[in-house]
Order: sequence, then C-alpha cells, then structure tokens
Amino acid sequence: MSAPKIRLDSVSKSFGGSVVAVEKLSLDIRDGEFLAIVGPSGCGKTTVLNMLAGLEPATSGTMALNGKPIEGPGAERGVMFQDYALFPWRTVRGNVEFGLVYGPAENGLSPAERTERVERTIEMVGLKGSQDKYPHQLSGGMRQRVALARLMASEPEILLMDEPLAALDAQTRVILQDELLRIWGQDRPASERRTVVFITHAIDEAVFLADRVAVLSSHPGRLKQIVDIDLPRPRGDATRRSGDFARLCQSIWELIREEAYRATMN
Ligand SMILES: Nc1ncnc2c1ncn2[C@@H]1O[C@H](COP(=O)(O)OP(=O)(O)OP(=O)(O)O)[C@@H](O)[C@H]1O
Repeated sequence: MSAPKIRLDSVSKSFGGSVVAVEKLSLDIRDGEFLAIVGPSGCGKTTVLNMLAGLEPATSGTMALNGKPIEGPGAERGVMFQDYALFPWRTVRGNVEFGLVYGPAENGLSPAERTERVERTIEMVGLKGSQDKYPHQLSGGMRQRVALARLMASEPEILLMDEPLAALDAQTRVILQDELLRIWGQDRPASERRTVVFITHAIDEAVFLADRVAVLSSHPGRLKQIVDIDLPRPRGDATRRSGDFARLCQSIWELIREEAYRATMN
C-alpha cells in the first residue's frame, strides 16, 4: 500500500493545560480519498482540522504531510469554513481572484492565465453570469459556491473543509453535496482526485460524500471507529434512497447516539 498523504501519530491537543480537546489521535489519510470526520459537539473536530491546516500546533504527537512534519500553513492545503468569509466589497470575480493572488498559485501564473483560471473556476461551481455580483446580491448557496471557487482556484492538493454546508437550507445542501462530489472528481479515476478532509455534524452528509468516516468521541476527543463507506460512485439521489445508505447512517448514529444526547444536555 502507498504511503499516506497525511499521517497523524498519537496527536494530542490541550488548551490551557486542563481542556483536552484531542487525545492520542492516530489516523492515516490516503492520497485522493474523501475522509469525513463526525462526532458529537465538542469532540475536537475543528481542533483536528485546525492542526491539519497548521493553524494550531499539536501539544504532543506528530503530524506529517507527504512524509514531512506539518509545522504551519502551506500552499498545498486549502481551508474552507462554515461562514463564507467573503469580502463584501469584492465581486464574485474579485473574491475568487483573491484565492489566487494570495494563494499557492500566486507564483508562476501570467495575468492572462490568472484570468482564465478565475473564469474557469467560476464556471465550474456554476456561477457563470454572476461574476460581477457582490456577496449581498447572492443567496446563501451561491455565496458558498463562491467560497468553494476561491478554495479551488489555487488548486490545492488537499481540501480541508469545516462544516462548509452547515449554514445552508436542506435543499441547497443536497445540491451542493452533489456539486462537491462532481468537483472533487467522483467521475474520474481515484488517482486524479484531491484529498479531502471534511468535518460535518450530519451523518447522512458524511456517508453520502466520503470514502471513509472517522467517528470521534468526546471529552477527550478520541478516534472511536473508522467506517468504510463502500457505496458505489458516482453517487446521487439513488444512493440517498438506497438501503445500504440508510444502514450505514444508522450504524454511525448508534456509535455516537449516547454521547450526542449527553452533549445536548450540557
Ligand atoms: N481555543 C480554545 N481554548 C480553549 N478550549 C478550546 C479552544 N478551542 C476548542 N476548545 C475546546 O476543545 C474542545 C473541542 O472543541 P472543537 O471546537 O474542536 O470541537 P468540535 O467537535 O468541532 O465542536 P462542534 O461540533 O460543537 O463545532 C471543546 O471542549 C472546546 O470547548
């Protein structure tokens, strides 16, 4: 088997000495895989993502990317958060371009190539015709498409996504799940896909999108189980209606049910 893209080895993270957000997490993330992380509120999902992004150091343990230690943010990793974090004074085009001007693709692109990349990425996320609009003129789903385009414009090897669809209504969310899989490349050979780490509260979302779901438990955040999602690709509405899909969602819910109830009481 090939070396993992990302390797977490016994990674722990404490805050202020007393709060143990993540404890001894060991996890290999494969090149080109879509890995979802689920778990009850407060189990350390965001902390894991922030460490992978290089925004938070681990308290102990090691984190490696392509065999090299993760010591800070890097051009090969793009991060997307739940709130769109768009610049209200920039148009769609300006927001997407920002990902390039300040992103990993900053170097080596001519102005013409940059323009071409921005237009192509806007088209890819389905926003052709809205290039000159400002964020306040867009729906929540469209804003999240802009955030996705900004992330994709710099063509990072690894996409780190923290509940990117959580703020959307149910229908928009389903549509963007489909779009995300298309953009990720579910129709292409596995070797041409990017590596995705996707945090979500929603079990059905994790099962629909991912190759594997890492289930965390809380206080302290530990890896409870990794569930292989062997649903065939490409996935779509037929996947959501299938018995296998329902069974996988149910088995993950059973893994976290007790803690999820407890989390809502605290
Ligand atoms: N900067 C911080 N300082 C102190 N404690 C923190 C900090 N960041 C996170 N924590 C604590 O670490 C634990 C894990 O938090 P984290 O946000 O990673 O969990 P989560 O699983 O993403 O939660 P949620 O699903 O509610 O977003 C929580 O107990 C949280 O209060």
